[in-house]
Amino acid sequence: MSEPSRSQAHVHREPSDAATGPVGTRAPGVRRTAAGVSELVQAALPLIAEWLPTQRWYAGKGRPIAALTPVVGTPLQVGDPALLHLLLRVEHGGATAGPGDVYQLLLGIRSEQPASVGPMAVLGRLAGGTYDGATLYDAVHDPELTGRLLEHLATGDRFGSLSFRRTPGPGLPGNLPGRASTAEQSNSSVIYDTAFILKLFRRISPGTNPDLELSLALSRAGSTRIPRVAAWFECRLERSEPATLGLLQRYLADAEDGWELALDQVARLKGDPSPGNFAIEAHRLGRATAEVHRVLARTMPTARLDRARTAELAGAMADRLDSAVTAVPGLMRYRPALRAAFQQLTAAHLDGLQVQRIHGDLHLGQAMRTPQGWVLLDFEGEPAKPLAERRLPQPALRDVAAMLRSFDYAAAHLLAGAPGQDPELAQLAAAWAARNRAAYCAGYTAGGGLDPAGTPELMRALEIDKAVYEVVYEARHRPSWLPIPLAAINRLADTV
Ligand SMILES: Nc1ncnc2c1ncn2[C@@H]1O[C@H](COP(=O)(O)OP(=O)(O)O)[C@@H](O)[C@H]1O
Ligand SMILES: O=P(O)(O)O[C@H]1O[C@H](CO)[C@@H](O[C@H]2O[C@H](CO)[C@@H](O)[C@H](O)[C@H]2O)[C@H](O)[C@H]1O
Repeated sequence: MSEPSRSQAHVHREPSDAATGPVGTRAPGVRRTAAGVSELVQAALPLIAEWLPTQRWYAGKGRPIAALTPVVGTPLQVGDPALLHLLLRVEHGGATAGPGDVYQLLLGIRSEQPASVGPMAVLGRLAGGTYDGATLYDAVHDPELTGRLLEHLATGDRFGSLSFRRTPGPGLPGNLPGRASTAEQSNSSVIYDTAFILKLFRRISPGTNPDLELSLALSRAGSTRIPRVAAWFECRLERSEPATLGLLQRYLADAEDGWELALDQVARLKGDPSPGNFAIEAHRLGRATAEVHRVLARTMPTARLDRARTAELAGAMADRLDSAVTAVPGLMRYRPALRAAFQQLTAAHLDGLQVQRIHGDLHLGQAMRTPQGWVLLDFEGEPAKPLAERRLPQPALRDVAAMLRSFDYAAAHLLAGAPGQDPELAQLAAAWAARNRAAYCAGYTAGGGLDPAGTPELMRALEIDKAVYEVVYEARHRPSWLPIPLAAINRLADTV
């Protein structure tokens, strides 16, 4: 490979141990600092501090940044453009701030800003030193640089603590340009032609990300209900087990997103109140969910509920409710009823019920309808939960309850902007949700899953728990959607 041309915008490539070692000076015990990388990172930090809070995937919104500490910086391309992979710890002030969060950044540095990089992806111009005047930007939007990442995945490269890994099977083309996905998401994805999609996890925790862990388990079991895993990359973070940084999967080019399909059906209710055929799809989706659950139960650890575990399950729900009440005080009035619903779990004869690994954040946007049937995506679990919690075995019906919430969301979307103003439409929307929720549950049972109707207290508690999560999620990310889960809470509280 020819040496890239150098310019004022380059990143120095140092001998490998130095270039890919930890950078910065704040962490104790750091190895030798790579001067070139360190200089670049120091110049970039003020721009990163301004830009981070504007990103959808940034979890620290509303909390001032107390410190930004580079953890590992790895130059993946030198010259102009340069590509710097950076893991960065963000700390917040205050007594309860904790150790902070580590984020993954893929930074491009060029003397000229590329046309594909829009204003939201530009961090600014670097000032001073070797990089003076160069544009610093989110390289996810630069096809040349994301193409570079695919090359590393294809060759299974290693750069210091960064390892690129391939699954056995057909080789990967290393030369496809990547375009940034425009999907609304918690991480960032790059689509390579119509062949692959690379998800770059943004908030990084030590350990295997459940998305990789479960997708690999399902792939290895031969399941066609997920896009085949082609490669991933990871980093050993502060001497703990490797943290998953990115996941490359087959791109489902001929698939339709379940959320879009559902919205399309719901929108038609306005002009044509006939039922439509989404219930058939909902039934098939229920079957697909059951199939995935069966494989996960067969290939990954399971356990059984007993009194103590059930009490723990109910207690965790009550704790999540209490934190949610603090974040969204509007929930306070429902607290007694919701707590009572969780309490009733302990008397619900759940002993012996199997718990297992599950999807953890299932909704219509995570289901793609392909010509071969429904395929499920994104087994990461709820991004706000700590990784260890997301990996705990759960009642499989948790996923069912989450999907039921999604039908409710799709129906409520129809009423957005006109709440309570058109009772006829509200009735149609409610009937649509009820029909599809029932079809999904029937499909789930027909596919070998547990009948949700058999454990009504558990289903109600799981649905409440999800709606509570959604209240916090919407308050944080999409405040205008907050009425959707709040209406569900209101309705569910009335049934206790
Ligand atoms: N393999 C795939 N094929 C086609 N589209 C995909 C694929 N994986 C993800 N997508 C699209 O990208 C969106 C976001 O993906 P997801 O894995 O849910 O990311 P995140 O965890 O960041 O929210 C999905 O809703 C879907 O529209
Ligand atoms: O897909 P993500 O992993 O990013 O999940 C998060 O965002 C979802 C929204 O994009 C959010 O889902 C909620 O909104 C959906 C409609 O946009 C709805 O279908 C879901 O039922 C509802 O929970 C999800 O909760 C959040 O974790």
